[in-house]
Formats: sequence, structure tokens, C-alpha cells
Amino acid sequence: MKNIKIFDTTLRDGEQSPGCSMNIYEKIEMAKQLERLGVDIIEAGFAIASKGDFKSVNAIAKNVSTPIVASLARALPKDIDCAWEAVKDAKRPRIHTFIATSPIHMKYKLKKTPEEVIEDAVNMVKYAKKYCEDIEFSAEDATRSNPLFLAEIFEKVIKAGATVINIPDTVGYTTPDEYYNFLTRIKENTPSIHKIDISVHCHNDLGLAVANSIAAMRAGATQIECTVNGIGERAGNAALEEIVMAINTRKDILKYGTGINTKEIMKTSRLLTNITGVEVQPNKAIVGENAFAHESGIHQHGVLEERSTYEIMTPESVGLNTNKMVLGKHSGRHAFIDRLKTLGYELSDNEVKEAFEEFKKLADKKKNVYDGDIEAIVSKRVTHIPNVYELHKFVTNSGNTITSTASVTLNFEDKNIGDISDGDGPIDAAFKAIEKIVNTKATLEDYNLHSVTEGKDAQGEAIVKLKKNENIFTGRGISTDVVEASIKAYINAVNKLVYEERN
Ligand SMILES: CC(=O)SCCNC(=O)CCNC(=O)[C@H](O)C(C)(C)COP(=O)(O)OP(=O)(O)OC[C@H]1O[C@@H](n2cnc3c(N)ncnc32)[C@H](O)[C@@H]1OP(=O)(O)O
Ligand SMILES: CC(C)C(=O)C(=O)O
Repeated sequence: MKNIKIFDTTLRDGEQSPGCSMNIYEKIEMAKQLERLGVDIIEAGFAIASKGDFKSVNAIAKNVSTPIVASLARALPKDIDCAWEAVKDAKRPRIHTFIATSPIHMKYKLKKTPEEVIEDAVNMVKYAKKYCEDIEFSAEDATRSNPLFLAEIFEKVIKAGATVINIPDTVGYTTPDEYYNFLTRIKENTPSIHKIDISVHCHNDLGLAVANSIAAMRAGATQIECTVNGIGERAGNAALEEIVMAINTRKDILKYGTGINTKEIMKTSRLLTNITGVEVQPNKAIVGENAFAHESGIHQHGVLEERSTYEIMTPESVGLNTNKMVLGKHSGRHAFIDRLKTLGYELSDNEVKEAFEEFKKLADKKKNVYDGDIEAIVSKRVTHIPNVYELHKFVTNSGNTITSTASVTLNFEDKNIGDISDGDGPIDAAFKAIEKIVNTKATLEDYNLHSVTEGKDAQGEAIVKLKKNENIFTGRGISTDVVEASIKAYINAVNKLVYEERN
């Protein structure tokens, strides 16, 4: 199995993402985590960019021991001097120098002829080689460059001392087949390239960065440049976690290995998110919130029977404790029963049927149904008090310039009985209207309302305590509407009182 070197550029190209700047302490923490993750090379920054960048690269060079530590440098002596000063304390330092090779970049940006670019590249590799054994040379915008021109420049910089040749897709322009053929053509025309590492560095402008990196690996690339969470200039770089897990998961067709400890992936992703404050999208492969979540009944049933039905890798393999069954309106009976068991409820078939119907009704109103919602549905069911009174409908009217009123209709022995009342707020008015209907002569001893679940669409649980002849009757009501929850709680307490008086 061929080993692929993982070159992490989260701290250099990743930091070029708007909003992803990190301070020196954050960069050191991130670099240490990258070391635990097992990356082969950390590109710690672009030393000449600022004093802060220089200090960060230097601090990382002093603080990590296993990975190679690289600094980027233009093909300019001052950049190379600065890069060397920053990385020279590393156990394994690397200078990474680059120059653009596409006609468009040479003409408009560098304002140099191809011959001048070759001369600068060769001279600067030789210059860097005086400092450092390990020199990476990148041909910026390689995929829009002439492959025969690249072959010429690569052959010359390898002879000048380059130990790694990087062929970047700087603007995320290529496609997997094209990149494969492009690299093959360069290899065929660069005799010395076979003795050194071939690297690729893909951007995600067309969403092809990972696919292109994998195609490049199949064409003979031995080093892949990537970033955690795929952050980077514009649409970002190839995502480290996606490349590594593609290699790990498709060993049947990708006969490669990496030194990455995949169990550190999630921790690394979250550390970066915490440092930058830039969240990954929920559906992001491998590290997104939903990457191991199942919501639909058919999938949940499959996963409960055998995880591999819908999971091509285990959450544990990337450092997540478990997958996630999200209960919502697409969920089915199997997942619901499984959650009831996890929560410790053993219900009869009929109770499960009723609870499931109620759960589906609730799921139509709420985006996610949480464990608290389910407990609320089920605990109501296990009290077994007959519902003598049931809520049929209610209307309340309130505001800070009017007296609150409520009109409530209850179902009692197959008849609807309604009444109205005013009160101090809609809940007080509703309670008074109910009392007019049920006429229990009980007093309201206590009332409490709280949220039982999370989120904007959380359910409110109301607790009502009615007192009659020194006996307290406690009622509970749950709803996404707090007035409805309160009315239901009042009626529940009334039903308990009536049950007690009748038995
Ligand atoms: C594809 C990539 O990701 S490349 C890395 C991109 N990252 C960054 O640019 C982040 C760090 N950059 C910086 O802090 C600054 O751009 C610096 C310090 C490097 C340079 O700043 P300035 O001197 O103000 O130049 P500025 O950024 O405006 O322009 C770039 C200059 O570098 C030249 N240049 C660009 N690439 C190279 C190269 N590989 N080799 C030599 N010169 C280069 C340009 O022609 C231009 O030269 P000019 O000033 O003579 O016209
Ligand atoms: C400097 C090189 C490697 C780069 O970042 C790019 O081409 O995108």
C-alpha cells in the first residue's frame, strides 16, 4: 500500500479564508492538535506576511516535533530569508517557494516572460537550498499552465535542489479526468520527477477539490495539500477529513494509506470551529452536524437492524461517540419504540400506538422532537386517569390595553359545554372560564410554566395544582402554545379531582 503524505495548510491557506484569522496562541494549539491528528507536514504560515505571522511560524516550529514545519515564500530572496528564520528551529524544517506559471499570471501579475519565471524559480530554489535541505516548489496556477512548460521548469528546479514539486489547481478550475491526464503528461515529460514527491493542492471553486485530489493520487501524487473543514481562499481547499476518510473507506479501490489517526478528526474540526467561530455547514461530509444523523423512518429502521445499511463508515472511526437518531415527522415506529426503550419506558402495544400518533402530531408542529417531548407524551399516558373533561376548543383575547377574555369549550360525556370569562391575562381568564364549566369549587393552589425541550419551537409544560378539602390535585399539560398547555394542565387536574370524588 502506497503511503500518502498529508500536508496540512489550515494555518496558511486556511487562514486566507475571510473570518478565519487566528492569533499566535490559537495557532500553536491548532498545530499541536494537527500533530496529534498525525499530519506529515504543517504549513505554519507565510512568514513574511506580517510580524505576527513570522512569530507564529517560529513558535510552531519550536512547539511541534513530529511533522515537518513549512513556511511559504515568494520566489524572492527576502521571502526566503524570512521563511528560513521562522522555520529553522523546527526539527524538520521546509521552505516552500512558489511562482506562477500560467500565461495569464505571468503576463498580468508578475509582468515576466516565461524565461524570466524559469530563471527566478531556479535561482530561488538554489538560494533556499543553501539554508535548508527540504525545498518544496509550487507552480502557482499550474492547471492553467502549459504542461510542457511545467515539465521544463520542474526538471530545472529539481536539478537545483527541489525535493517536492507541487502542481496546484490554484483557482479550482480542473476536473478529475483532466487533472489525471495533466499530471500523467507532466510525469511523462519530467524525467527527474520520479525521484521526488509530487504534491497537489486543490481549491474548491467548482466543488471538485477532493475529487481532483483523489484523481491526482491515482495519477501518482504522493503528497496532498488540504485543510481542516476545507477552509481556505475563496471556496476553500480540499477538506483533509474528506480525503482521509475517502482513502480509508474505499480501500477496495484506493490502495493507499495515510498516517492520520482518524479518531482525532472530529476533535480537530471542532477545535478549529471554536477558534475561528466559523461553523461548518450541517450537511458537511464527515464533520457536519448531520453527517451521522438519521431522520427518516426507513433509514432509522435500517440502521437499527444493521448500521452498515446507511452508514459507510462508523461515527466512532472519526471520533464521534455515536450516530444520532433525530426524531421528526419523517421518523417511523421502529425508531420511536427504540427511543422509548432507551428512555426506560415499557408500554403496552396500545399505549405505544397512541403515543406514536401523538408524537406524529407533535412532529408536524415541531422541527425536532426531543427526549423531553417524548417523556412528556408518555408520562401523561402512564397516569391512567380517565379524561372526563377534554378540551374541545378555546379562544383568548389579550393585550396591554384591553381586559383579557377567554372562551373555552370542553367535551363532557359526548357534549360540548362552553363558557367565557375575563381575567388577569389570557391564562387566568381561561382558568376562570373552565371553572364556570366544571364547577369543582376547588381553588388554584399553584401554577407553573416551563420549557421542557430546547429550541425556538420548544414545548411548554404547565403544572396546575388545585386544592379542595385539603386535597391537592396536580395536573400537567404540554403544548407548543403556552395557553393551551395551561388549559390542558387545568383540565388534567380537574379530571383527577372528579376521578377521586367518583371513586
Ligand atoms: C495562491 C496563493 O495562495 S499564494 C499566497 C497568497 N497569500 C498571501 O498573499 C498572504 C500574504 N501576503 C501578504 O501579506 C502580502 O501580499 C505580501 C507581504 C506577501 C506582499 O505584500 P506587498 O509587498 O504589499 O505586495 P502585494 O501583495 O500588493 O503584491 C504582490 C507582489 O508580489 C509579487 N509576487 C506575487 N507572487 C510572487 C512570487 N511567487 N514570486 C515573486 N513575486 C511575486 C507581485 O508581482 C507583486 O509585486 P510588486 O509589488 O512588485 O508589484
Ligand atoms: C502557493 C500555492 C501552493 C497555493 O496556495 C495555490 O496555488 O493555491
